[in-house]
Amino acid sequence: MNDLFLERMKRELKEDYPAFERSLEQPMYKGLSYHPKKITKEMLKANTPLLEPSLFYAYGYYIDRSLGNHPYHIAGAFYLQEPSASAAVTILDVQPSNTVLDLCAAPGGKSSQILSQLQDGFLVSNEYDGKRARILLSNLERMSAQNFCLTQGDTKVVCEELESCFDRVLVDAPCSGEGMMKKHDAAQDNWSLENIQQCAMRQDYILDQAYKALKKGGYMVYSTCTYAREENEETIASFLKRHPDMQQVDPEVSFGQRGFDTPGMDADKVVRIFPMQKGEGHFICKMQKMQGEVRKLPIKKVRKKDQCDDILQEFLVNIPRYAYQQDDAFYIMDHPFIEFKKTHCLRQGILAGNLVKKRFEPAHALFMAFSKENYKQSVELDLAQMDEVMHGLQIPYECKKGYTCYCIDGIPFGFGKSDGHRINNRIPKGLRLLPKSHVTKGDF
Ligand SMILES: C[S@@+](CC[C@H](N)C(=O)[O-])C[C@H]1O[C@@H](n2cnc3c(N)ncnc32)[C@H](O)[C@@H]1O
Repeated sequence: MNDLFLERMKRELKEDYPAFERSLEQPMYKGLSYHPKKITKEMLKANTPLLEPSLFYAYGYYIDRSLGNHPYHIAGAFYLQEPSASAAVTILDVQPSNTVLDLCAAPGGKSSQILSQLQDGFLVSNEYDGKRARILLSNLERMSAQNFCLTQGDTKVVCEELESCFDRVLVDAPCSGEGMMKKHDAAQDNWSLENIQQCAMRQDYILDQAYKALKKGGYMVYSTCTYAREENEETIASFLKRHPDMQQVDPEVSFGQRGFDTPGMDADKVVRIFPMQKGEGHFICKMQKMQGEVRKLPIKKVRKKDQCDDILQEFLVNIPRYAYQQDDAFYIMDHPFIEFKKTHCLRQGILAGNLVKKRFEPAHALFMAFSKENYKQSVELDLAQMDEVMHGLQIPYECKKGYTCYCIDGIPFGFGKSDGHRINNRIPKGLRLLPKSHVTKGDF
């Protein structure tokens, strides 16, 4: 570890420093956050090697091994997430009908948590980096995202276009990542005071944009996975100075510890998590906007497409209320579509499928989005059959002809097309497992 980094930590942590130094030799904490609408706690516990419940999130557990090939991970019933990273959404306190903006969203751990708490609300997930935005989309599809859109670009564009529209804004800012140094050698190599200063300037800019998107009365949560005071308490102090109508709010949680005393902000109203508190490291501050306007999301005027309904009747019991066609692709959701004029929107709602040579080809996302009961035809696979399917193989299976949703323990994870005796596989190539890796519930 960088000597200057350690010296700074010693200065900040004082008597807590020896415990912090010891923690640098320990393995990273691992965790998962499950989707309570897709799986019950009892089912998860019975089939997954879990350690104790997370201290930071009601739907989280500590784990001690990687569970990327666990069937419930493939089916989007849980997301692998460093435990303290889930704390920001606990503090965001999303309500079922909220409009939520997750401004720095990839790879999608916090957006997944938010989605699992929304009902008739709406999530806008934004990501600056194009490649990371595509990973985010794949993760959100896996986690059954429905009432959402994914935008890509500078935070300024989306925040100005959707000014004063959000009840909740999450700024999980790009940072110097000191809490991730154990995991990424790159974070250690890149550590420098200059990088911390550059990150702090970028955070100021992003927070100023986030402020615009927030409604009067709405809450913003700012979080980082770094320990540097310049990117945390000092960023908050200068933000509060620039925006006197923003007020710090008590996070009302029992985990973590108070912040570092800093002029211009209340260190009792922020949460810091260090490895001594059983997470790798997070800083979280909650604020409320006391002035300003309240606007509604701009709605796209789309005619409900009868053609789409006719097509979807073959697959779904209940068809979402809104449909939108762009070129040959059909999108559906239960929330009206948003009208964007400037923001680059990569996805809105569920991709139902595409017209290919005038025939409708359903999309993988359609068979990830709903619970089993909403598919006209589904088949229950065992672990060995799921393994075959995830390697791109066809499986023998006696069932009705046509498109069929695959399920594992009742949770949908993709689809195939049956000829009555065999199901021809439609798991997308990019999601299949490599020959040497296998679907496994793990030894426990
Ligand atoms: C800490 S990560 C977000 C992690 C995410 N919230 C999650 O829970 O999975 C910060 C994200 O901000 C993005 N980012 C980088 N530069 C940015 C900028 N100038 N404006 C907005 N976001 C940026 C990064 O690409 C990165 O995906």
